[in-house]
Amino acid sequence: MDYRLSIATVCLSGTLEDKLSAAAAARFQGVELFASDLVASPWSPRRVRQECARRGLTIDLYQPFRDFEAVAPDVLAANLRRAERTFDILEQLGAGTLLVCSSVSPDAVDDDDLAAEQLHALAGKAQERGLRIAYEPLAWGRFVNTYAHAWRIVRRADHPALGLCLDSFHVLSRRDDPAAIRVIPGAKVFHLQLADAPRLNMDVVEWSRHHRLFPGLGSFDLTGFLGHVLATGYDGPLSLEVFNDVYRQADPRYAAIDGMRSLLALLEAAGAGAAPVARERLRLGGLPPAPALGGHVFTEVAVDAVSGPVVARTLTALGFAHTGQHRSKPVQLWEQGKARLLLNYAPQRTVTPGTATVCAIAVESADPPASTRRAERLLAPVLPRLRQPGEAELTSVAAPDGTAVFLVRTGAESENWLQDFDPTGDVAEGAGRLSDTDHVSLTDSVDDFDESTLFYRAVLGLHASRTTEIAAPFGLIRSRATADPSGRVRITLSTAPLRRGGWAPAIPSPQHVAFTTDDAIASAEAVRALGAPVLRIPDNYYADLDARLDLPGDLLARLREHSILYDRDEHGEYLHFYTEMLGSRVFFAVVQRVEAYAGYGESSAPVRMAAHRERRLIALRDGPAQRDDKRHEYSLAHLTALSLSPPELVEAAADGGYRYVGLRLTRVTPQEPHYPLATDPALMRATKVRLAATGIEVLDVELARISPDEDPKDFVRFLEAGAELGARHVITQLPDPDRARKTDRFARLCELARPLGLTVDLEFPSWTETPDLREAVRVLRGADQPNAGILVDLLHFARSGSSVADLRQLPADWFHFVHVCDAPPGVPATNEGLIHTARFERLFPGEGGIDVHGILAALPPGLPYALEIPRATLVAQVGGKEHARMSIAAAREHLDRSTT
Ligand SMILES: O=C(O)c1ccc(O)c(O)c1
Ligand SMILES: [Mg+2]
Repeated sequence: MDYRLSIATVCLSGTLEDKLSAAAAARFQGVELFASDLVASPWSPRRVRQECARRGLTIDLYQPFRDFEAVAPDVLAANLRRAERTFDILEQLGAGTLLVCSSVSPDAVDDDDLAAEQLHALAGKAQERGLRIAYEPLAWGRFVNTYAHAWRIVRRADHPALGLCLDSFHVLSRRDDPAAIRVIPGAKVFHLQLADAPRLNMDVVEWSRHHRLFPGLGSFDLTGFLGHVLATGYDGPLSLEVFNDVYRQADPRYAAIDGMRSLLALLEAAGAGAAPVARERLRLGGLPPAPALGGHVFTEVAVDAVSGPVVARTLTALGFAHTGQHRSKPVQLWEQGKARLLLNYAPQRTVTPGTATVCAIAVESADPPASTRRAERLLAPVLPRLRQPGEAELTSVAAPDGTAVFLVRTGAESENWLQDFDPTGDVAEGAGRLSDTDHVSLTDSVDDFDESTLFYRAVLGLHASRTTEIAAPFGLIRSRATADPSGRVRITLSTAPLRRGGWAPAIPSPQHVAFTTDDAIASAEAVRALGAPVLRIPDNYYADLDARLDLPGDLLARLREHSILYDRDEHGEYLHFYTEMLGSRVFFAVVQRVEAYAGYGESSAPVRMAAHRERRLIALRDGPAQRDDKRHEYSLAHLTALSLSPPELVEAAADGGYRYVGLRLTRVTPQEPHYPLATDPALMRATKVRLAATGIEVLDVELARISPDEDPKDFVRFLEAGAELGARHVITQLPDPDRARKTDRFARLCELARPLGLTVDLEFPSWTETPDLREAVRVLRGADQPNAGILVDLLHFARSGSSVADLRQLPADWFHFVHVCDAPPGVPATNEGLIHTARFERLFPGEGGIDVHGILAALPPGLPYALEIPRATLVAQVGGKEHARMSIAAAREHLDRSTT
């Protein structure tokens, strides 16, 4: 006796087969089949019927049939013929109902009697075949565009095979009062379509066909609407019909699950207000109620050897203490009051090296098993828990972005999990006056944003507030806060809708944890004394605050002094301050809520975002190398992943945690891909956009290879392009047997590069006529140019038999960066062999026979390490991007820890 849950094929992406499989996997019982999906399918209607049946799906409706009613006799005859052929299809499909949209045709006339008469005739034909007609008033129907009007016509037509199709979008988009739906007998509603939408002031057809949303994600009152329809006694399918550009290209399996989640959450909400009969049936939807939540228990941050110490230092400066060490895992417990953070040092595949990431949140649930059952019914993956004997049992489910949500039983048992940690002896004395977790703020790409909001709302039973849009310095940010009814668990979700997830340059997708204080000013004073990296807020903000809110002078002065942001609304006040970015992603907030302020200080968010971005760029410029001498700055040399175009290479470098890229602008061998940045303005532009968006910088461009018949002047455009990209160095090679000539040309290249702020760095592949360090030194001495340099490539250095002792003697300012790699031991006997290794078969540092540490130690300290590790077989297996990531992981492992 359940309501049938259905989904229109038009909601989903893919072939009909993809759509049906996705609908079935999300446990829908039926579909509305769109004609376009059938027309494009290689399956006959009979086969479609079988494929649906095989998946446990019924075809509840076939649609749309357009522009039928209120026409002249000749048009009617043609329309009836069209209808008969469509009935043939329904019969073969085994579908019982055809949806007929109210006419938008210029052939139609404004005559309800005629419309009713012709629909009666159509229904008669349908009935002969055992079919039914559901008449749907489109919001933009030419004469019939309200449900009340459609109902008058259906009533007048008075045919048992003619009823209404109600679609929430058409009713609510027009702001028609849905309450009058209650006067329609439920038996005359043949079909119900459910769609939400944001309120947009735009053409209603556009709005309907591109911007509909699954229930609960827009601004319509779907719960109220469904209540009215169910009050009629309607007992047909509850069917999602959501035209949405994002869903239409998303993976249909996830979109279908989102649809199911939204529908179940809607039924749950509607059930609360429904008449007893309907309520009983809605309950049979099988969704266990969401147990009450008790608050945040902990937030877990995945860190590594690079990001961990930075986060730990900051926590200490916020007054946290490292109180516990997990008994079986590399996880630290940090505490202050009830504010708890776990730092997880276990390697996690999904986390970018060097970047701290929120990987789990834990909340109290009155009934964790019931929370998990609910999650399961909502098709959320319940995570397996690896647990040693004697350790606490923690249930968790996975959010769409991979964040694990732990459910800890409220009450006496809520601290059992702490027993898995051995005390370190440190105690948290509350030095920062922080007492609890106020909220956790996560970001998602825009394509996953709805999915995430739905997940937190449906699975945890959180309520979503209105979506707010923030005009952030780098573009629009859309934000949605979710909280449990008691306001103890708060999770905010944000997305950059136009950057498609890339948040702001150099801060691709920030996350933060906000801790509670009862006195933000006292906290700020305390953590300042402890050396916390508090984000500085510019004075202009306080001038504006003064102008807007007329705060008491001493309060304003204290806010300014401590870089505390201030918001207030009719419920109360909000004082909040922030740490700087701890890497590219995570930061912490300290917040004080005065009285019943329930927001998140959205109005001052742009100021905070601008300040974060500014500090982040300064941090990138200063570089981690200066601050921590065990770490090196890495550049991704193009040859490591030459299959990637410059914008892709920049993206790969950013994802891998590089600071720079080296770009190859010239074609060096006839077989390789060529990226003509010097002559292709579109490619130049795309590359610069990615550089700006990621904060990656161009270390060098290559390759000015000057053979006997090349003139340095031919490289002017190349040099200019390098300068336009912000490069600092140009790589040159001199395959020329005439020493005087090549020295002279090298000098001229230096002169051309100098006004552009470029150094020219001579590389010496052992198979060229500048084959070793000694010859390179001769050229540099002969050319005597201030911007000349030598580029040591570990491979060429080793293969040429150059001497580390010689290297140590050379002027430090000749060296600007170094090409780092390794290679199999032994020197190939032929040039072909040498070239083959150099171009295709290098190894990660430490894997081969080169004295990597010895050569690097002979160079001046602090040089960027450009990883040039072409490795054809591996790239073919894993792709350039992953190879770039593996390269820096291997280099860090071998070079960052063992040198100095
Ligand atoms: O956009 C349309 O034409 C269209 C078609 C069929 C529907 O059910 C609907 O709501 C809209
Ligand atoms: Mg519709």
